[in-house]
Amino acid sequence: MEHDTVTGSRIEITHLWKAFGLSRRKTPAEMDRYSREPSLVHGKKQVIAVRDISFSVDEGEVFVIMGLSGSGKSTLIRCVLRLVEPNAGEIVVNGKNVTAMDKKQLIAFRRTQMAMVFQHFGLLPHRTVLDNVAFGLKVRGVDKKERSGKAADMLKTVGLEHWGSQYPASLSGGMQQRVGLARALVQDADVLLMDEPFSGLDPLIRREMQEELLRLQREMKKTILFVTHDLDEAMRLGNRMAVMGDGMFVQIGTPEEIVQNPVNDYVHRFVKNNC
Ligand SMILES: Nc1ncnc2c1ncn2[C@@H]1O[C@H](COP(=O)(O)OP(=O)(O)OP(=O)(O)O)[C@@H](O)[C@H]1O
Repeated sequence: MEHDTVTGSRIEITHLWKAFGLSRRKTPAEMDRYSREPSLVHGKKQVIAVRDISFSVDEGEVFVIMGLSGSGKSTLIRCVLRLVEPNAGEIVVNGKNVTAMDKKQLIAFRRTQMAMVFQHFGLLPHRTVLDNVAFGLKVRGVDKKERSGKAADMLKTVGLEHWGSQYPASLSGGMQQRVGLARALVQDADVLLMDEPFSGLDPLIRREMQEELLRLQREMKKTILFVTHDLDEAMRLGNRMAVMGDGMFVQIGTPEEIVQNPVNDYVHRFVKNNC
């Protein structure tokens, strides 16, 4: 199960499918046939959120997934951690086949190899900022002194060294987002999954957070899968990006390539409306 990657990619996804309302595991070919069934085509309960997506993200790359609301971005990024179970396809992260892991392996893998930042910070309200940042390390069994030290260092890195003893509610949205970022970074995972982490922040703070992420990325060289519906953000952060529509990747390329040569009307409208 744990084969090595030969490509140097940190994340490799092949023929990934997710249909809500369908719990069974199928082959990609079966999913393809299933997706053509008249009951689905004519819109019944099942929603095919991810349709036959394949791509890889290289070590140290920021790969942005962009698309309109409902195009399947969150479902896709959640599939990588198996927070949503895909119906078909393979996910390989750091050379490990995530799709083949049992529950125990998956829990260990999530704790050590990947970290995720969500739009809603998900901070624990009754724990201090320092404890929030240290929490992931606690779950991994790191002793108290070491985790407090690492959490304090990371708070300094994100500019919140004086806020460790406060509770999340006393911080602004932007500061809470920094805590969320620190909590993900302190875990020292090579792969970072970020689902609209800066939406909901006011534009100036958002810009600041983007700069902060780029700065940290220069130092830490994480492999980042980043979901946004904002072209400006995608252009600023992404080495490459994919535009998603109706569960599929409509176009993959560098942000410049996509803006200069949109492959169809959907991408064209997307790019135009976001400019
Ligand atoms: N738990 C669920 N059960 C059923 N359908 C779902 C579920 N989660 C998402 N969907 C559907 O799957 C499709 C893709 O949703 P998803 O949230 O992945 O899109 P998105 O691009 O992330 O949208 P947004 O930008 O609004 O977050 C949508 O049609 C959505 O209604």
